[in-house]
Amino acid sequence: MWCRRLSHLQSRLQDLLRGRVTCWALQQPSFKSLFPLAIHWHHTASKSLNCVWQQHEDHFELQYANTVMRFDYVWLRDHCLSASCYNSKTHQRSLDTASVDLCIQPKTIRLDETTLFFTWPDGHVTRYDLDWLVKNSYEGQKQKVIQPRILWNAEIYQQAQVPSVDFQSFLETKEGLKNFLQNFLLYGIAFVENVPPTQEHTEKLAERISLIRETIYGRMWYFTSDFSRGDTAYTKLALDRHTDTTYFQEPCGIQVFHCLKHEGTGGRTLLVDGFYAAEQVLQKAPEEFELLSKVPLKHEYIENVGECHNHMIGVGPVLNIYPWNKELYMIRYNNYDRAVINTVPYDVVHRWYTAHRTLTIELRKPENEFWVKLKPGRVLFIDNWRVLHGRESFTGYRQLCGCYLTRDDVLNTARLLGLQA
Ligand SMILES: C[N+](C)(C)CCCC[C@H](N)C(=O)O
Ligand SMILES: O=C(O)CCC(=O)C(=O)O
Ligand SMILES: [Fe+2]
Repeated sequence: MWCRRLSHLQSRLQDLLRGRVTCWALQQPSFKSLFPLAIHWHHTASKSLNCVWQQHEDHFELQYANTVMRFDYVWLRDHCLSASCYNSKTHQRSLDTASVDLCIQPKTIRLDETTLFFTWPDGHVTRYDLDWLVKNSYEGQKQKVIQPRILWNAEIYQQAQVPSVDFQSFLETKEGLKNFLQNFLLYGIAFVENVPPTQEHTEKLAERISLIRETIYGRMWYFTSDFSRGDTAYTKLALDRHTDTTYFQEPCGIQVFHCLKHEGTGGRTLLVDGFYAAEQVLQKAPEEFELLSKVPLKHEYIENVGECHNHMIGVGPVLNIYPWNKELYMIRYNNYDRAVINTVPYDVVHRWYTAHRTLTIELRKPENEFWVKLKPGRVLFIDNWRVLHGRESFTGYRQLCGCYLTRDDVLNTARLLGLQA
């Protein structure tokens, strides 16, 4: 009965939105129509406020700014921004959520201008600005992109002519840093030029945008083809496209490379936008994309070379998406380090291999490969949650230094500069 009534109301609301029913509010005594109500905006003369709301038994329904939103009453009580519930100096909740009656319902609801007032059974009043509700509702968030990006193949990236940032301006100016971060966030790779070819200067760069993430490879690392560590990276062999540290529960967010020396041939760096490839899979085979985002896999690093003894295991799907808006935020792709698959039934595993093949085909398309020769003075930052890297085999002496960065701290710097991250 309740469900029927609700769906009836929903369809009426949809009719209303399409302009089919004009006097619905009059027919429903419990429904309050508040339009047309003129309000004044700062930048325009006037605009009519189209806001319709209804108090249901177990939730509050609001239609505003072309969005139909539903709010749970406990949620509405929990997010109260009044002085006794929320400390606006620390931006922290003071209210003890566990003290809220799970069956709470507002005694009264009223709208004044653009503020909704909820009066609770104990007399406490919670006020919400309509725009705040739109921005913070599930329905509002669902339509929002967390991280705007430009997906690229080699041609798109080269045609974009993304400017590199100069060492000096990166270190000394806010604009230099901001431009760099903006490009890095959009493309998942960015270069700094004219960096003195030393580990110390590379470290300075890294510290300008983030905290260095110390790992089993050290804080700043320095490597050459001496097999000092039990990994192919420490050889002259080619490395197919991959992301690093897939065997960590949280793979490193950013990788910094600075080639300090190369006397020999080959050794070019390969970069592939994993999100561009994943997007192709989503378009061509959505069910395969879904499988890659659901099947958890293990990656593993086992090392027993010299004094180095390590055994790392990380678990997670190849494609990691936010459940509410399906936005991709991390790709874990390293066929060298993928561990035995023993957590997936045989019929699923076969479909997973098919999906993995589809993704691999996209990742390997020559038009998606961006090749670059790293040179002393040119530092490359790679979003290791998005862009895969690899390298060509090489001859001669080659020395690379770099580090990993903590992702949270890069994003923190970006947000403080006013960027969406
Ligand atoms: C960058 N550095 C040389 C320090 C480490 C290389 C780690 C290589 C490893 N197979 C992985 O992909 O995670
Ligand atoms: O040698 C290179 O250019 C990169 C090797 C690599 O993949 C790594 O160190 O993570
Ligand atoms: Fe790598």
